[in-house]
Amino acid sequence: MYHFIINPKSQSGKGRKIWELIKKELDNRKLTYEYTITRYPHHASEITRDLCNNLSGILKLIVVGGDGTVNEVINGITNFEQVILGYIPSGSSNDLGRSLKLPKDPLLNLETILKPSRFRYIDIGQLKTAEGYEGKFIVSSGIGFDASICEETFRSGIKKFLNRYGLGKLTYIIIALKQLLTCPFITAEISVDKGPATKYKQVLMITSMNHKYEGGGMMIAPAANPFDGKLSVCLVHDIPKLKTLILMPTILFGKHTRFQGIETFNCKNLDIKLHSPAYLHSDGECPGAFKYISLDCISNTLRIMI
Ligand SMILES: Nc1ncnc2c1ncn2[C@@H]1O[C@H](COP(=O)(O)OP(=O)(O)OP(=O)(O)O)[C@@H](O)[C@H]1O
Repeated sequence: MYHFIINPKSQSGKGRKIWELIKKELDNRKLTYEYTITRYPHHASEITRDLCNNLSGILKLIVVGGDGTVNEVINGITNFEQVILGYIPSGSSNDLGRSLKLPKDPLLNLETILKPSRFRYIDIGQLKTAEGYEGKFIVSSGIGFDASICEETFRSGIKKFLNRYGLGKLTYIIIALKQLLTCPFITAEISVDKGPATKYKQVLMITSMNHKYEGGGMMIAPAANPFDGKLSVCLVHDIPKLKTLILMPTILFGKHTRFQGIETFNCKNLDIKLHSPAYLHSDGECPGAFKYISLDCISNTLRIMI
């Protein structure tokens, strides 16, 4: 049995249109399925939790939404060994779909889900803060600059407005430029894989990537691999903001990593102590500002149909 979870509001209503297309196809083929349409933020987590708590066999869960909806779903899964995930991207960023090289055509994607060539286990990230926030992420979790962009995007409502005109990606560019000017540098002590902490005084961002892309196609971590049991960290520090602005286009192609002040490394665990709270994002959703953050890669956790 397939259960579809649909976020009708993803990409300002595109989710609903894609679902109508898929539903028609499922009905034409006389396939048996169930579905739930989300009605409010975090509803996808509640739906998933309810489904998991009433399971007798394997649940084939198909998400129609953006990265934020997948994030809610993985945070609702209580028994990973009984769930197989399918994903039909309908969001504005679609970084997960891009990284997994999923077909852009939803019907083609549905075809793969109905007849998957394989099931693969992928890694997911786990984050905990000393302030009490806990969550899982599938694409990335960042602290500082990228999280401030997410926070402002969510608060301003500009994404919703621009999505209406098919200009969702422009949102990130406009807000990124503003945040680059206004977002403060952070002082951070970072310990990798439980090793000794290193202090950095002028940190712009610390981003832990499970997949290569975030922010709608920015190749933050060209070396990220969701099957290797590791997070790929991009640490940007001690770079003048003007230089960062000049370097920004190189992120599109993952060429930023060759410049001084941009460190990338892979690890299983990252412990971060900040001298003042900074915004954190988890798959583009911003739960708040924190000072003590711990990130882990949980390897081979989620079975997906690709
Ligand atoms: N019925 C609903 N009404 C309003 N908001 C909803 C509803 N269902 C889900 N949401 C919220 O919509 C937000 C955005 O969803 P999602 O991330 O899937 O789409 P997106 O932002 O267009 O895509 P992406 O994350 O790929 O940029 C999520 O924070 C989710 O909580």
